Amino acid sequence: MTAADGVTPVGREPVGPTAVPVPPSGSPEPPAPARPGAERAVLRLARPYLSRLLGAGLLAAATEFAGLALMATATWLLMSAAGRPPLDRLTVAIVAVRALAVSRGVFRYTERFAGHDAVLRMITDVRARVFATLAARRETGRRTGDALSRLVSDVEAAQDLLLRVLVPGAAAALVSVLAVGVAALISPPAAGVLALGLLVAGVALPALAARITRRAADEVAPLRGALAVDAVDLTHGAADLAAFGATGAALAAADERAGRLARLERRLAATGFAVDALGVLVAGLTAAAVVVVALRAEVGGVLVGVLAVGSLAAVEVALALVAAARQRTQLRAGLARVADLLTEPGPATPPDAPEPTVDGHDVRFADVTVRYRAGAAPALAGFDLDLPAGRRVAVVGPSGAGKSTLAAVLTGAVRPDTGRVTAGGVPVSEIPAEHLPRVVGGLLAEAYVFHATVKENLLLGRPDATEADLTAATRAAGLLDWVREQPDGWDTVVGEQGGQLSGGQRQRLALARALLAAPPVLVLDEPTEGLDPAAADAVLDSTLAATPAGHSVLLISHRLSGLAGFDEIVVLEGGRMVQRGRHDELVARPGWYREQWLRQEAAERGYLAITP
Ligand SMILES: Nc1ncnc2c1ncn2[C@@H]1O[C@H](COP(=O)(O)OP(=O)(O)OP(=O)(O)O)[C@@H](O)[C@H]1O
Repeated sequence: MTAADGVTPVGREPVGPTAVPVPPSGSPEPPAPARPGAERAVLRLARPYLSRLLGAGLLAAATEFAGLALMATATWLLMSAAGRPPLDRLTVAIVAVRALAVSRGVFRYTERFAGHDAVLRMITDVRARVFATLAARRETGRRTGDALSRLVSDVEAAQDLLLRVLVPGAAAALVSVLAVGVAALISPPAAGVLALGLLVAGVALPALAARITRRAADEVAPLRGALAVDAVDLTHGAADLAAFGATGAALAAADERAGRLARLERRLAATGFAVDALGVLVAGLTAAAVVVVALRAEVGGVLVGVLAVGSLAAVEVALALVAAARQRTQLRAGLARVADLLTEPGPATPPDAPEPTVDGHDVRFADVTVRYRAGAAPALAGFDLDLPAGRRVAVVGPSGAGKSTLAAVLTGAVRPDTGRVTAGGVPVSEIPAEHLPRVVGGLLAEAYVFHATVKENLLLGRPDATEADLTAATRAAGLLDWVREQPDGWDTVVGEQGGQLSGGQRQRLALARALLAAPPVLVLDEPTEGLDPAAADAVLDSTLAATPAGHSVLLISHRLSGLAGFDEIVVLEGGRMVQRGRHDELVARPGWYREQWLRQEAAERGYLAITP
């Protein structure tokens, strides 16, 4: 098999000698280092399909062997025919050439079929496992978005390991051994020389190619990653760079990096092609040496020709191991990441465990501590709170106090390090992800608005919502007038990440979606962010009015206005609860709440409020 007709999964381009995996655009992280045992962890999932893979390997070997035998038989036929023997002496060879030519195609087709069948089945398992791990992870400490964006390319690394490394590699090794065996039947000394050539082509050159590719991956991949980040920064940050007069410097830095990358890639490509040229040289030298040794051993002329052509073909088959070695090295980082996910402890609740019975929707935080990084101060420390059904609690506090962390813990996005958060008596982490939104949900920090219509964005909250429901929710969120002003109304497309909306409109749309979902425990993380004080007060009032009686509300807010109607206000500072009570109690007491309230009133209303 030549490198050119190596197994290339459907729809993918063959990779050049020094190609390295490209980190996804915008990923600032360097490639993951190789991880011992990563291949084994991935291959363990291939076990159920072992017989199919073995079949694919044997068929690949049969394809290569048929090709080799075809070359050898055709050579014998041509050389023998030159002596004009009677036709019946050639009949078997003629039939064999035809049979080998046809069978090669049949073997190749069935090998591809069997290999892809096994690998696509295995990949389905890998994807399912990776998705399950990511879904169970739920915490935001490591950006799950990155993991997801890599999912496709990394999982393909598992596919390539089998289809582009193991199957062709095993076939090349098997055919090399067979070729030496057949050559030994003709001339043992010539077989010895062939074995030597095959060792150079199938062991030494692949090791060299792997070393070069590893260097390429180690040096080129971080540079490509940095360049991808440059591209994202230069496009997304173009306006800010221009505003600070920094465009030229940023372009120059990116240019310099691109130049360095180009020089490095040229050098590595040249070395890679040198290895390929070495492979051709080894094939030629092996064939020449086999001829010399066979002639010395007084092998007949026709058979010497067969040995020469057969040796060339056999070395070419062994050179497939160079491509396999390169491929294997390129897959290291992706395989390491997939293996990390595959070997992560499974979800706390096994998928077939009976669904816990959520009894009502009283929420309780008991001694909850969250630490994002080992050794760092906790974002939430020993936090206790009862939120019985129907109660309205506001959580306020300075920036970085842990307010959003509290919301994230309640919605299951962050798992507490210690302590428990229960809803309806069941720990939030044990409520299945698809059931949790029916208990707890709402508007979280930086809510995502999809590149879709207003209506489609809203229906995410409640797919069966009627037009009356949409109207009520958008009215409460203060977006209805805007929707009615749009020529396309509900069908107005909001752009990528809601880019065609103002910040305030985006927030109102996300709020309306949360109101439509109407979970019994509604979490609202800064629902009036980006609105002016008057609009913020009006939206908060209408939002609370639109929340059904009996539903609880946990409001996270940096504004203290509009909290007079809340059953309890909790002040967080440094992850700890420092004050709690109703608005009128808190403004009467010295402390953060009173100070902040007076300051906000003065700033928003334009006078200094001296009495509550
Ligand atoms: N994903 C994260 N990884 C690491 N640290 C985090 C993460 N999210 C929050 N933190 C840290 O946890 C602490 C609490 O953050 P949190 O977002 O909960 O505060 P907040 O009160 O909501 O702040 P703000 O009012 O500014 O939104 C901060 O010190 C913050 O730096």
